[in-house]
Order: sequence, then C-alpha cells, then structure tokens
Amino acid sequence: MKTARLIYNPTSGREQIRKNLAYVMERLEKAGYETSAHATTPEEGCAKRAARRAAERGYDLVIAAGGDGTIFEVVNGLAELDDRPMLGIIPAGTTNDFARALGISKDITKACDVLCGDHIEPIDIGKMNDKYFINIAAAGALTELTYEVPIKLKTLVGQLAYYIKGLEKLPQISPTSVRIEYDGKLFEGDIMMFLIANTNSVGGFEKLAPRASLQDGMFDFLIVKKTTFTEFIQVAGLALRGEHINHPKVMYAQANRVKVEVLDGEAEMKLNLDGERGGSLPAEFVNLYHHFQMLTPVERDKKKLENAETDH
Ligand SMILES: Nc1ncnc2c1ncn2[C@@H]1O[C@H](COP(=O)(O)OP(=O)(O)OP(=O)(O)O)[C@@H](O)[C@H]1O
Repeated sequence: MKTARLIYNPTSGREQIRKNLAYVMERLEKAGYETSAHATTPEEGCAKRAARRAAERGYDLVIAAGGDGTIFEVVNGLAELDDRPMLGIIPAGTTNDFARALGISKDITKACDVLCGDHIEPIDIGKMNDKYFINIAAAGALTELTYEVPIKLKTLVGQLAYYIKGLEKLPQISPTSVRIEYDGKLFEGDIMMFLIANTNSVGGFEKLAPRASLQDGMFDFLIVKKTTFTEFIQVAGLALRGEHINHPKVMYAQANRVKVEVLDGEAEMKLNLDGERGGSLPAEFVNLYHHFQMLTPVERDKKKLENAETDH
C-alpha cells in the first residue's frame, strides 16, 4: 500500500487545514494511501525536520499543507536527499504564490482531488548556496517587505498592505555596486534590486517574471539598475502591468545559473528566499531541473497547450 505523510501548519491562513483534517485524511485513505499527519509547531525548521524524517521512513508521498512558508520548509527538508518522495501541497496560507503558479485551488475539496489523482509532473526548484527555494530569490530595494509587513495589516487589507509599507520605505532606497555572472555573461554596476524567479507568481505580482516556468530549468532574472526615485516608481508601476521589462533601467534575461557578489566591501545586500530571510551575498543560484515529482491538476495540460498555441 502507498503511504502519505501530511505535514500541516494548524495556524496558517484561517486554520483551514486543522478544521478539515479528518476530511483530508479520509480522502487520502480512500485514494489508497495509508496516511499519517504531523502538525507543525512555531519552532523554526519544524516542517523541514518533519519532511526529512518522513522521507527517511520511506513515505511515498509528502504533502505540505499551509502557506508558502510551510512548503518552503518541506522542500528544504527533502531537496538534498537522493531518494525524494513525491510532493503534494494543500494551499492554506495567506499568499500561496506557489499554488497559484501551479493552478492548485485553495478550495480544499479541489486540492484533495489533485492529491488523490494521478497527474504527476516534474518541477524545478532553485538552490542558493546550501538553501533551496521554490518561487523567488531577491535582494535590494523593497525585497525585505515580506517580513516587515505586520500580519495584522495583511489580514486587514491583504495585498494593499505591501503597497502601503512599500511607499513608506521608498525614500530610503539606495543602489549597491555588484558583479553578477549569469550563464557565462557578466554585469557590473550599481543596482537597486535583483529578482531570480522560478515561477511567474511572485507576491501577487503575476506579471513580474513573465516567462518564468517551473519546468524549463531556467530562472527569469531581473535587475533594476540604479534609478532616480521617480524612475523607480515608474518601474514599479509598469511592473504591476507586466510592462517593466522593456524599461531602459531594467535588465531582463533567462538563466540557469547566477552568481552575485557585492563590490563595495562595506555594503551588504540581504537576501529574501520565498519571503523568508535568506542570509546575505555573495551567493550562487542554480536552477535544479525537474528536481521533484509533484501531484498537479490535470487542467494544467490544457493550459499548457493553449499557451503553446498562443506562443506560435
Ligand atoms: N503550530 C504553530 N503555531 C504558530 N505558528 C506556527 C505553527 N506551525 C508553524 N508556525 C509558523 O508558521 C509560519 C509559516 O506559515 P505559513 O507559510 O504556513 O502560513 P502563512 O504565513 O499564513 O501563509 P503565507 O506564507 O502563504 O503568507 C512559520 O513561521 C512557522 O514557524
């Protein structure tokens, strides 16, 4: 019999998983999985350790149920292993960027349909030094917003909370001098920020990384070069509509490997990995092609076909 380990955050979102735990377990059992569950605690790395333990015990399927923070930890617990179990998710967080990128519904019944189905796809993840990420790695102006916006404000006004905090922080932004190698090319200069995206769903900005795909072994790589205050606002405004990549102060490329170092010894650029603090530069980012096998919605095939048709 197949085995599944459900690693869930009982507090994420509106405690959706905790309230529906019996339903989820029942669905998985009916689909032929002998299932057990682990509730995470606030202790840092709890979901990561639980995921690793599950893999070591030989579970066939590990399910991360919670927000992007929980998925990030589960992926970090499994990514280094040679024998990685199949990955599944139940989106139950505030942002759920990763689930949105995969087209997995927040509706628990639909999310269970995906877990109980047999539509499996290989997906890429990112590696930064010895850490892993699923959506995005970023550094520079405004990238610290994800942990600076108070949870209460997020609950109250949702996405708007980021814009409010962003406006508050804008006057403080300044450039950093960096050297970046990406797939054999070189960029040296002053930048406001950079983004390395594995999915096109980043903090609610769905057009920030227009060509990012979870299955092509490449990142969408964006640099915002040194700008004036007005230019930066202009770029941010264009980014909302996905029209920023042609702005003269934006450099956009696709790359499998990106290495970034700060040139000014005094300066520091802190990294944000999937909304979590990721340490500081220098760093090397590598796209790990098809690193996980994942249960995904069947409808993705139709969507991919449509996208392929519009591309030609
Ligand atoms: N039992 C728990 N009680 C309180 N906090 C917890 C518990 N389990 C996990 N956490 C914390 O929850 C955070 C991860 O939250 P998660 O990403 O799952 O949901 P979210 O923050 O609601 O959603 P999102 O990340 O999508 O915005 C981690 O900081 C983790 O330490």
